[in-house]
Amino acid sequence: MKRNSTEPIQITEVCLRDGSHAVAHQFTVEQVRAVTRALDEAGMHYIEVSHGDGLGGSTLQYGRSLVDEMKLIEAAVEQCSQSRIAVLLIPGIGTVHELKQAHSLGAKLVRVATHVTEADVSAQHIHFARELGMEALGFLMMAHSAPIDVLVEQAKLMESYGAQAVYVTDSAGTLLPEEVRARVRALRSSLSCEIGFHAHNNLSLAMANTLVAIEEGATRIDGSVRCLGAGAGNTQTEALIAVLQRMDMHLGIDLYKLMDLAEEVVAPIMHRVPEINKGSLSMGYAGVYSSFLLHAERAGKRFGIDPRDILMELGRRKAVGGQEDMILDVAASLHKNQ
Ligand SMILES: C[C@H](O)CC(=O)C(=O)O
Ligand SMILES: [Mn+2]
Repeated sequence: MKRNSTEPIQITEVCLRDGSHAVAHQFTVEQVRAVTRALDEAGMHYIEVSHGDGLGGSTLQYGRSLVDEMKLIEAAVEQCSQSRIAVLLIPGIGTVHELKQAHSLGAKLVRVATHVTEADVSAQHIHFARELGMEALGFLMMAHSAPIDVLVEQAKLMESYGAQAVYVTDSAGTLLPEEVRARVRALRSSLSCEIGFHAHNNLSLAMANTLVAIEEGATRIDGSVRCLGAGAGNTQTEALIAVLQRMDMHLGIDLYKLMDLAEEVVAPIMHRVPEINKGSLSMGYAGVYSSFLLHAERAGKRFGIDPRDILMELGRRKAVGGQEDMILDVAASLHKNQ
């Protein structure tokens, strides 16, 4: 592959954060320890640990965590001799208070995540992280839902606040390869900082889209071991490492160790296998935030509605992250109109 960047590729493993959605935020300290230890031994660059909705996400609205995420972050940091621990923060859900605490426990990087049109709310958190000496990256969620010129304008804002990379985040797993290409290319030509890419596999395009993003110059790449992420999961990390090695890109991550971790450590802790099924496929098709899946299934059960109808309606209403309460509203109104 001819890459449009000479910067090294850095992988962020997200199974302990995005995968938190898939286990209804029920990770235990022992599970986080075991996964982090194995990832560190494999040479993973960054390991993200937080509630699925980022720091401070443990609420009735988003789902209560079994264990306080600060305990999980602390446990993960203790296991690392080479990997760096990252956290996710959505301004308004998490605050600088939680960020300071995560930093004091040893988190080295924060991804400040906003809806693709709301980058302005990230200024305070990016500035604060940089003052703490953390790496601070911007994460533009639901990147399919804004025109490319808006994505570029919003990414430039994050860069102006001090973000060292900005991600195209395909939260709904709905982008097609050429749509990823156009987005990463536009950011590459307008920004000086690194570009990242985060995929969801709802349309079975996570790997293809990730390769296109890398080709266009994205250097911060996300994956989840065994696809442990929201919806149908993310780009499968161990498969990505194998594919990149086949392309002669060697990132210093041990493939055998990742394979062992996937089968022996991650598979046994999965409550359900993230797969392309009617729920996740509907999200990819309708452009719905992947973390809505379990909420829509629960609402469907409660109101006797097919979760696909709820997801399609959420897509029509262009629901964004943070509007989890709308899932119940939609289910209730579909029930009423039955
Ligand atoms: C809070 C979301 O789960 C962040 C993310 O991983 C995405 O938008 O995708
Ligand atoms: Mn995600």
